[in-house]
Amino acid sequence: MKKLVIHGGRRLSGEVTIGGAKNSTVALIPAAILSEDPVHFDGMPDILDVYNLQLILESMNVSSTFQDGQLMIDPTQIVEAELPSTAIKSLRASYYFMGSLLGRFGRATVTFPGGDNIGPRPIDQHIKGFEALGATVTEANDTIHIVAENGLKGAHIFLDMVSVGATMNIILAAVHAEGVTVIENAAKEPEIIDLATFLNNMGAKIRGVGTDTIRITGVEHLGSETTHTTIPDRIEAGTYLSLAAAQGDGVLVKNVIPEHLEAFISKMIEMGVELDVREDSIYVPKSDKLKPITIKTAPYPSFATDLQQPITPLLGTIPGTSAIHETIYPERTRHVPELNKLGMDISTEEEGIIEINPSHELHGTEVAAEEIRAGASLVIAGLMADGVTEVTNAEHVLRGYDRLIHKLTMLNADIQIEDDF
Ligand SMILES: CC(=O)N[C@H]1[C@@H](OP(=O)(O)OP(=O)(O)OC[C@H]2O[C@@H](n3ccc(=O)[nH]c3=O)[C@H](O)[C@@H]2O)O[C@H](CO)[C@@H](O)[C@@H]1O
Ligand SMILES: C=C(OP(=O)(O)O)C(=O)O
Repeated sequence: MKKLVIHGGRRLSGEVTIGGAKNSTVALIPAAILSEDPVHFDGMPDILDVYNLQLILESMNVSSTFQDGQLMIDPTQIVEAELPSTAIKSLRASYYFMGSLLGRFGRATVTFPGGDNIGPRPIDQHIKGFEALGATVTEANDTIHIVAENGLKGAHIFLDMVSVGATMNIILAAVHAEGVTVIENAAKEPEIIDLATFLNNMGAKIRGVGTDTIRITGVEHLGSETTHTTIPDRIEAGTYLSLAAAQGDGVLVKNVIPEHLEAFISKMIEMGVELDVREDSIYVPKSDKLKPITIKTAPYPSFATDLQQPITPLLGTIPGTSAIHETIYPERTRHVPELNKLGMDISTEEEGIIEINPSHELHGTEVAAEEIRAGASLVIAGLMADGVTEVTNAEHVLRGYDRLIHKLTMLNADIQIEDDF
């Protein structure tokens, strides 16, 4: 295991460039096995999730190389194989191999995915989608078997709740299904548009992404020699915007699509951060005299659940009580006791309601990153705190934050990574 060691209290300034979106990347890599040609990606983030997905590809005889954001995947020699359960368990999004293997071979056997503990994360809507397409799904020994004996047939699927994963998984399975599949109440996240753009450029017929009705007309072949550039990570961007407002003396966050962050940006402006939103970057000046706000997380385009923890240390600098209503994962509060150890004053008396009171002084201590965004909030609080903060379980953070140490160091932070025995 690794830990992050932060000597906090330094003011941050300069520029940071956002990497490719983790939540696109982790769908694009499984999607690559649907191609009949080698696939090239650009702007891929250097995160642990990518390396674990490469291990899963390798087990299927799919070779890949990854350097400087360029990822090449060659699925031309793919074979059906048992997938490595340690890698599958290391991230949530390994469940996209259910959809892509089903699309490619008409069957898939995948261990239940792992990933961060942020409360219950059922996949009933994914399964409902596969079944609607004509597959039989059975579960045994922590493994899901999905078989479409008579091939996949287009279907009309109404999702009971808006799910990013189910929307993407159904798209992956349906691109080769016979006929038309319609997904109603689909998720509208930008990462879904990114996945559909990649697949459409290979010959898929996916229409309506970004709205709540997606229509997929099955095609027989997918493949292309063009390079797909991943969209910037809006959650990483929001994390640096929060950090800059809390501890910065002027930070320019580059490679951002501001339209993907509208709910987040409007909340920052509402609290009084004088953001300068440019075409593909956002400047955050030194911020003071901020006002408390209330936030409600909900599916895109509303405020993202993945940004509620990163914004929390900033809310603690404001005189007055701010509140977050976490509607997607009401139990996603594992950062709260750890932030309180650093001196924050946060309460969660009612499930799903997080109240942040002003914290007077933060002091470094040892805290544990229980999940990726909890870890991000601890890194931000550690950079604000006096003294030394050690964030253990750093893998949770590194699985989704591109070149974290380098980027923070360039902003004048004092942060190292060490082995934690
Ligand atoms: C790899 C990836 O993209 N991860 C993101 C994705 O996760 P993920 O795709 O797993 O999250 P979903 O959008 O599916 O989940 C949304 C809500 O629906 C519920 N649900 C979902 C599927 C299902 O079959 N049954 C069910 O009840 C979930 O418990 C949750 O309450 O969206 C989440 C919500 O924006 C983000 O926090 C994650 O960062
Ligand atoms: C919960 C998250 O990711 P995952 O779905 O990969 O666990 C996240 O990115 O905040």
